Amino acid sequence: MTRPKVLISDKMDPNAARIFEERGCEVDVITGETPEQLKARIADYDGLAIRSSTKVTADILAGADNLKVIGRAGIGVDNVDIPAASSKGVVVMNTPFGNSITTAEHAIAMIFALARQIPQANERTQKGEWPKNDFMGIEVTGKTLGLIGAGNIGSIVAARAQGLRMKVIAYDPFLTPERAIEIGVEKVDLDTLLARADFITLHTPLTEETRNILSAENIAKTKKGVRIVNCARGGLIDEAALAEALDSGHVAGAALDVFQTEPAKESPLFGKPNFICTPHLGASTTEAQVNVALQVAEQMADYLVSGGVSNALNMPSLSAEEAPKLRPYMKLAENLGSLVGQLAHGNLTRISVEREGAAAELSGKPITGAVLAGLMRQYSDTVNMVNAPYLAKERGLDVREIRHDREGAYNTLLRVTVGTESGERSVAGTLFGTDAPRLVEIFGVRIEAELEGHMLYIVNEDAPGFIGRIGSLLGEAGINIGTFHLGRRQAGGEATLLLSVDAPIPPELVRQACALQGVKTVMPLEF
Ligand SMILES: NC(=O)C1=CN([C@@H]2O[C@H](COP(=O)(O)OP(=O)(O)OC[C@H]3O[C@@H](n4cnc5c(N)ncnc54)[C@H](O)[C@@H]3O)[C@@H](O)[C@H]2O)C=CC1
Ligand SMILES: O=C(O)CCC(=O)C(=O)O
Repeated sequence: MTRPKVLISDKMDPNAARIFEERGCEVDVITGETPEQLKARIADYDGLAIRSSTKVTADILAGADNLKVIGRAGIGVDNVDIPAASSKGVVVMNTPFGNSITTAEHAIAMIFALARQIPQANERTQKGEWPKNDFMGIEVTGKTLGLIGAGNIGSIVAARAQGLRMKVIAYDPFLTPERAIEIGVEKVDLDTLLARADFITLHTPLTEETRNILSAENIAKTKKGVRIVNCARGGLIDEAALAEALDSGHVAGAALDVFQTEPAKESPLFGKPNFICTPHLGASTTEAQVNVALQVAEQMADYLVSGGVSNALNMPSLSAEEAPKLRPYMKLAENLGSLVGQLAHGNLTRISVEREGAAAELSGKPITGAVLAGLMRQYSDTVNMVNAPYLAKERGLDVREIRHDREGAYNTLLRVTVGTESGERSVAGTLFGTDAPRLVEIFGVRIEAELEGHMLYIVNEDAPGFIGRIGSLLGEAGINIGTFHLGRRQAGGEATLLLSVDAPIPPELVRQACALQGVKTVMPLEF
């Protein structure tokens, strides 16, 4: 088996490369390349491990024909074009917890640095000025800290700030009242936070809702003398408006670890006496970098080697333990999707994927993803279980997942039903033993078959002589029949025939089969 190839394209703790190698991947560490260089190289790799410097754009992804996974050793994935990765079928993962404590500690360090103007005092003291009378600080004890965003990092900041005897209030529309009580913060609306906080610290991702959340208008609503910290993402604050508010003295101090444009080589904030900053160092501790490097390499290797998915942003999680159990179902699901896709005529408007028996115990999302991949493979060669749900959504396909508790005739069963303008059509399959996928029903007719290679589906009048006629037709064309499966609802009605053959059936032969006496449908199939 060829080893998956991984490229580490940003500076990362060496533990990442070690883990990739131990887990059977080939790994190259090539950092500091231009986008053009990365684009020229990326086609060789199955995995790309990054921090924040590498920008994974749609342009780079266009050439990433073997890429299966992008792993971000860190939290924010705003340097990855996730929609482009999804439509290319590339899983994007991050490491949501490995650097949270470190980043929360950086925010706390910024709060202290602002309260006591430590960087400014340090600079002047080292110049030999001994400016003892110029730096009157404030205590943080008893002050109100306003958290904008109370997720992983925000809640750690809250805990540390409570230890410092600060009163913590939080604005986060997704924070439940129960969670607010659990982390000991008062949940407030944004205007209340702006009006009450002595310190404001930001801990949200950058989204359309959070962009410029500290706009000129909102900065004007803050308490006079507020101090502002941003260790989350540049773009959350209007930097020009903040510079004005620092000049006017409305904002007493600001500390930024992140900037709207990075690397920030210039800024309206630079040089202001009440402004301090760090160059996106929030996650830069030995501990955090070891954590995220180990975690990203473990997660990516899991996916590349055994199909386990954790912390993916564009597909559901799947544990490395569950992945091998799911594998035969994925094959079955993909084949059933492909079968209905090839057989159902007309415009598909809806699809349901039902799981029964042992299949009902497994995660539904990957199975549905595999059905959709099989279904849509006719329209696109690059479709897989990652991008199939997105493509289905783009096409307006209504996708349902149904899990049955009932005991059926089979220990385990998947049923795929598609809706077209001419009605519903359904196929079903099971596993023989633990891992042999088998079709068991096709459009209401019981028929057992392995879906593999070149096949021919025929519906004909159930009358004597037909099998001989089709056998002769194929034999005369030099096409060998591998397997032969028959099913019917009742004698004398319609019979369904599913043949596997050793070569593709040419269109002319399909036409000749259609012309045989009693034939209603002939469809060549490929699996
Ligand atoms: N400076 C650095 O080096 C680092 C920065 N970060 C950044 O810190 C930020 C927070 O990270 P985590 O706490 O791990 O994320 P998280 O996802 O655990 O928490 C984010 C919180 O923001 C809240 N939120 C979302 N939209 C909001 C809105 N419109 N208004 C208020 N709250 C909103 C969410 O409900 C969530 O609770 C991310 O942007 C991440 O990229 C993370 C690590 C290092
Ligand atoms: O990798 C880094 O240094 C940046 C970390 C970061 O911003 C994140 O994890 O969101």
